[in-house]
Amino acid sequence: MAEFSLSDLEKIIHERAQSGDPDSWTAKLFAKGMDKAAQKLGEEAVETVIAAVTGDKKALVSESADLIYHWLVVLGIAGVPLDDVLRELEGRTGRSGVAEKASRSKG
Ligand SMILES: N=c1c2ncn([C@@H]3O[C@H](COP(=O)(O)OP(=O)(O)OP(=O)(O)O)[C@@H](O)[C@H]3O)c2ncn1[C@@H]1O[C@H](COP(=O)(O)O)[C@@H](O)[C@H]1O
Repeated sequence: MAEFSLSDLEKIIHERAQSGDPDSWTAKLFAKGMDKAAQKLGEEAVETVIAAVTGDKKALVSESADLIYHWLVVLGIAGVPLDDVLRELEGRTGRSGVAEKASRSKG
């Protein structure tokens, strides 16, 4: 299991957004605003779909990483914390008792 989490990436994105570094893609996207960031998210989603349907696993991993990064940028620009999405997902697992079963199996 990777040590790196979506929460780690969210923190990096927030730091880089405020850095003012002209070489930072994150800072550039935040400066351009939601329309550009959402457009990039859409492009990465399409590229992920293409990788999936063509059976290109290497591209699927790479495009998924691009997709998740741009999704977190869009959440950041919108002012929506990642935790809000995780709570939404957690609430959905609660409907079927899956979350309880998963936490019991962890020990
Ligand atoms: N995970 C990512 C990440 N994934 C993708 N990208 C960038 O997303 C951009 C989009 O790629 P494209 O090829 O679609 O875009 P492009 O053709 O360069 O741009 P356009 O001409 O379409 O506008 C590229 O410049 C990638 O480098 C990312 N940029 C940053 N991160 C993370 O954010 C951190 C901070 O990055 P900076 O803000 O650049 O310092 C990095 O250390 C990483 O952890």
